[in-house]
Amino acid sequence: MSNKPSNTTPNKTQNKNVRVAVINTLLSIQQGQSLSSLLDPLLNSLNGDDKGFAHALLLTTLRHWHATARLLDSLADNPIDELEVRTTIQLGITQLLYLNVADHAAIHETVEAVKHIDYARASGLVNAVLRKVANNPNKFRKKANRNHSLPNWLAQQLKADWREHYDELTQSLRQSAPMFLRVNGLQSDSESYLSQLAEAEIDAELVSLETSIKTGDADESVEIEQQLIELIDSVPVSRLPEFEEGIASVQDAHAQLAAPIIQSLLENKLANREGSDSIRLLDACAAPGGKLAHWLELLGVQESEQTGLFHVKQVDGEKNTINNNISKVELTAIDNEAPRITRIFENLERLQLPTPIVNSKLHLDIECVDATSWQSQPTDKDSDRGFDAILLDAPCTATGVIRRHPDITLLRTEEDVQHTAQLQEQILDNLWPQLKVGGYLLYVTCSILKQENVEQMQAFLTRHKDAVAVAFDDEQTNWGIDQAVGRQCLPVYKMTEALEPIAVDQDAEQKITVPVAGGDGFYYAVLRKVST
Ligand SMILES: C[S@@+](CC[C@H](N)C(=O)[O-])C[C@H]1O[C@@H](n2cnc3c(N)ncnc32)[C@H](O)[C@@H]1O
Repeated sequence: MSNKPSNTTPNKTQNKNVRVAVINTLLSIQQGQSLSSLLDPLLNSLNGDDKGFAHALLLTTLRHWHATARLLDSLADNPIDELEVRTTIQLGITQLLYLNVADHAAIHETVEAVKHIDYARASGLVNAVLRKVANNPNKFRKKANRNHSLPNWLAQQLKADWREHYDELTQSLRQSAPMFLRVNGLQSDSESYLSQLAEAEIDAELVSLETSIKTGDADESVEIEQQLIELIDSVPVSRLPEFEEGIASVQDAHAQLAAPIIQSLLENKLANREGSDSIRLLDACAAPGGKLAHWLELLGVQESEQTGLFHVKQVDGEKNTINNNISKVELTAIDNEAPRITRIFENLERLQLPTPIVNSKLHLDIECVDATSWQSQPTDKDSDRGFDAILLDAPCTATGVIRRHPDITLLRTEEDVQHTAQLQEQILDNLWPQLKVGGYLLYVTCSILKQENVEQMQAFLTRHKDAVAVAFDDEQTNWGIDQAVGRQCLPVYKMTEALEPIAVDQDAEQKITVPVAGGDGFYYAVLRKVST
């Protein structure tokens, strides 16, 4: 592609400080701070007109960071070591190659910015490199696009793990991700909300993710369908109808599979059992509560709790409660980061879901504890210690969400993968004995590295003879790639920017080789505990 994408049109009155502020943010990221901790302070420091440009400038620079760094190394006569200077030039190259900024403005304002950060002596160098790029943007864009924009260790690992999908995967990781919505089933449904979006002139479409899971009981299968909404273009949540009233949540497509999978397995287990004991559920690693909120929506828990806790959709579509089978639900959500737990409360409140309450039907408990050592204490004297179902959305390298958090490519190291895999192993080994025989553990990560996913599960099954992997039916599943254990979604689909090799076009079907919904790189595996 020869033209720059037109995804941002900066205002003429742009404040010079925008670039300086973005450079300072990029420097903080290189010192180890995360984009999510820096973005709001950055945007809050700018006036309205500058916010959009700063956001696009920062995110786009991060997305192409490693590619522009390599381009810079090939352009400079002598190695440029100073972080401040390199960062400024990469910011300038990004404007010239990937943003709709006039060349003269990109060069002039970036040279001014380097003076503002007290590197005036480098202004000649910044000017010279940027002019070289501006003189032949097509050539340099082609060069920068040819390869991935990842650190080499990560690219090598992805090649080892996903050789046949490597090119499309690494190119996709330089793109922005689509925006998906989950409609709160206690307030509305996807089709009705789609109409509300149309009224608000927001283009969107329905997406249906389907799967079938063999439960392990004879030939029994559980069918799961999650309907969600994909926006054609992302919009600020303030534009979404009734967002503040909790009618919908922004949640990645593949993240929306967790709650339906665990809830469907649970409903199946309850439908097949006798007696009316309490059931005990655990959301381990729950903050900021996206999947917990979804689970509560599916559980049908409302403040009034007049409607009962469990609904099972029958074949004719009517709802039938199986309340009689349950005297009480104890749902425990844990996480070890207090500030993130605060966000669970905020999220549940917006969705009008119960924050911790104890009443006759539900005990919802949210605790700040370490899942590697925590031991649950049942609140109900009658229940034994075990959980009926555990959702473990494990801490991971988050390599599957690089499109949304491109700073990951600057922050993550090879050693982090080892440490994270060890942490996952510790959490798994601590929680597993707390699952009842016959109970399910759903293991989820937003990583695309096999060490944290299928290999983690294979090692777990070797250590725990009372664990069996419950299979997804490949034929009945329209997301992810079948693995020896579990399924892996890869974040490939819909090229939205000017990267050459795999833009979605008439040939897209031939080019894309994995099942896609455009969602992030999630991994899912279901384990069932059996008696040994
Ligand atoms: C992938 S995030 C969970 C996202 C959440 N389930 C959701 O849907 O919003 C992983 C979480 O694990 C938590 N975590 C990391 N180490 C932990 C530990 N040792 N014990 C408990 N939680 C931990 C992190 O604080 C983080 O909130």
